[in-house]
Amino acid sequence: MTMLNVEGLCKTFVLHNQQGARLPVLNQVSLQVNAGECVVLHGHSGSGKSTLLRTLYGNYLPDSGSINVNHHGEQIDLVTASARQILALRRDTLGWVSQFLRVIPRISALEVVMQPLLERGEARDVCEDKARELLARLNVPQRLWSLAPATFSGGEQQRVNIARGFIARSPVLLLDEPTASLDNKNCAAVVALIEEARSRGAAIVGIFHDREVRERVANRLHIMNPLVAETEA
Ligand SMILES: Nc1ncnc2c1ncn2[C@@H]1O[C@H](COP(=O)(O)OP(=O)(O)OP(=O)(O)O)[C@@H](O)[C@H]1O
Repeated sequence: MTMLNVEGLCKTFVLHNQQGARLPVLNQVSLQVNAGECVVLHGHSGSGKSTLLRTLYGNYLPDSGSINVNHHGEQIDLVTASARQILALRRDTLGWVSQFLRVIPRISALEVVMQPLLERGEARDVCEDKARELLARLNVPQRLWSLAPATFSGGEQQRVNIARGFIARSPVLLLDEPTASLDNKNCAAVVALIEEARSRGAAIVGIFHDREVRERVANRLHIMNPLVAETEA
């Protein structure tokens, strides 16, 4: 079953504060991801991997093209969707793990992790149990769970972020380098979460710079177009 169907996506950044310089980044990107499949975006630095991933989450509006997401069996085009539809998509269908945790003062790690599941209306004790299980699997020390992650180390914050991204078991998962800068043990824990998500039928798109991780999780690579960025006034 196709969960994500991207067709003819184009995106040019226009730098208004730099004489309107134009930076074409995505040129006619098409991509299909089925349930249970992990597609890894592959290309040199600056080839537009993060831009594509952010566009697939609706953070950037493309200049043209469509991004159809299977949302409860209905196709919704993220490019033309209303704000309300985008929020519903993100709540129920589209999960996202960014590289960095957005830290909110005074909100504990446990709360941060539980949030996506609470938003779906799950009972609080169920959410809390799942959050505890994930934090333990990701080796976040228990003494930190009730503290706000602002003072956590980079790796600890990253693992809180990963737990938050996986707790809702989203049907479509977008992963922006979730294993970057993790040690071997934690990297293996994240790879195991990705493999489990794939087996339960999640459609995954990710960026993984580590070759070993990439080879382990990828069903196939999506090679970014070697688009030579032209800057013109
Ligand atoms: N918000 C933005 N505004 C303007 N230009 C941007 C923006 N985001 C990215 N770019 C430009 O788009 C190009 C692609 O960047 P992107 O971060 O998508 O590449 P990448 O393939 O993810 O690179 P890396 O592997 O180094 O993380 C770069 O030339 C970058 O300067």
